[in-house]
Amino acid sequence: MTLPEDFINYTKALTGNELWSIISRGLADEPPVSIRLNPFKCASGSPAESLSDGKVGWCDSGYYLNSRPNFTFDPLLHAGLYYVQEASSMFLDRVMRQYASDGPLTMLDLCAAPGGKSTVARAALPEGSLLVSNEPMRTRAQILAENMQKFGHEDVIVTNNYPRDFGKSRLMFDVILTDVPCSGEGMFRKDDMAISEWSVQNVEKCWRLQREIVSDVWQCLKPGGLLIYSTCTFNTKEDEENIRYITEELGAELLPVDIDDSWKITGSLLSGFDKPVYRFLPGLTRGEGIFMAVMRKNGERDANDTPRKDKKAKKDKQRNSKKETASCNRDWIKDPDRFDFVTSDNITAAIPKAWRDVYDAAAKSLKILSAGITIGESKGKDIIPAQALALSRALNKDTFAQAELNYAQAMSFLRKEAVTLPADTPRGYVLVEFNGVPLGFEKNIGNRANNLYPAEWKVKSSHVPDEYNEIIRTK
Ligand SMILES: C[S@@+](CC[C@H](N)C(=O)[O-])C[C@H]1O[C@@H](n2cnc3c(N)ncnc32)[C@H](O)[C@@H]1O
Repeated sequence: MTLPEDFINYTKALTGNELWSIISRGLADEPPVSIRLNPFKCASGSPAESLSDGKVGWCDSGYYLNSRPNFTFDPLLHAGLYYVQEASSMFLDRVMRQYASDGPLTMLDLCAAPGGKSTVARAALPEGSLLVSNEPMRTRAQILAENMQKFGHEDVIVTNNYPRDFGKSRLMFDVILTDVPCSGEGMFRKDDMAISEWSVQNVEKCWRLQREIVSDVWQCLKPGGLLIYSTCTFNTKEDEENIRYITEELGAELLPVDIDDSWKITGSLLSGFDKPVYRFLPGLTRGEGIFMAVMRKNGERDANDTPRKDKKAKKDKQRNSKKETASCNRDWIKDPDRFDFVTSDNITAAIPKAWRDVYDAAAKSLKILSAGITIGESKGKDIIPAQALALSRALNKDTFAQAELNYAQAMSFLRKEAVTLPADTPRGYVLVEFNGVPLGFEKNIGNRANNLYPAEWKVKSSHVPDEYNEIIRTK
């Protein structure tokens, strides 16, 4: 790996020779491999023994692996039982369990694709909380929606907007995460593009854009609310100097996070700025290079700032009278009374009643890609169950016929090939599973079955291993 000369000089000047030699050695090493289990689908799971290489210190559901298996060939990855994520990014879990554990809360993850930190956040948020997961770039937003559907938690809205759109939406959040686009120095060993695109001019461009992003969304953070700012870069312009701008110009206080010395997380590199900020350096910390800081916005939290039951009950009544719930099998999900069933363009979604007001406000001014649980699409009298339903933790499995697939069949299903079901499988929609875990739906029409796996999600690899290589154990 050849690092840009300007980057070396700049970083060496910041860190000093000793730390720089650790970082440069770290950047030349193989990156550690890690995964995070989905607590809603795999609470008592663990990595396969042959791969296991210890736990990530700052995240209970994070594990290191001793090598990089071919994740694409594991049906359980596609079913959302775990997420492949570099370990440093899992520090968000630590931050949220310390500062965002009292709920319910509303949270916005503003720059969220492909969804790694959104899935950390969704796992850490108190039950009943809502996560709005946003990405402005259209194609990346689709990938985000896919990953959030695989994660399978119903209290999520995925949007495709720029930060200024949130400013106009008048939505307010208790927690905002800005994992801003950056010059990517911390990803050099994983991503050659980050090296080729790095330049002093790009660092300048990045810190300005990052300030603009935070400023645009600042009005959406409630007084007393939490801003979590992160980058995957080392330089102080995009890190400490932006934090100084946010605290001094926008009005926020930096908060310390409890850390363990053995994790070797370092602090501020900016002289004269001795504040609690957290930097993960390759070669020192076991993960990629990231920077994170946690701030509380000035002002008091409004103690009455919870949804008012009386107002909500009245609205529920009005909505029910509109017969919104018409065309859908409510019993496809568990506890259907918790949800409003909303149909738009023939697609029905179950929206948790608890945050229906936020959904309505968001629908007026934002581009929503998915919200709650997408239940299915009506075609004539038929309702085709959605992939998101198959992967939702709220799926009521017992309302569908089920068929267990072997490994070869499961991979064929994920490649959107025809998979023949056992002769005694009932006709109609069938939930197909691997190791008892839902993968999606087929429509069994007797002599054959139509594979309903989304074409955009299909596994493209032409080669598939003959044997299943277990990456995680589910129990
Ligand atoms: C560091 S990545 C986010 C990674 C993500 N949080 C995760 O953990 O998977 C930054 C994201 O910001 C998005 N982005 C680019 N320009 C943006 C802008 N003007 N406002 C907000 N986000 C932007 C990028 O497309 C990218 O997906």
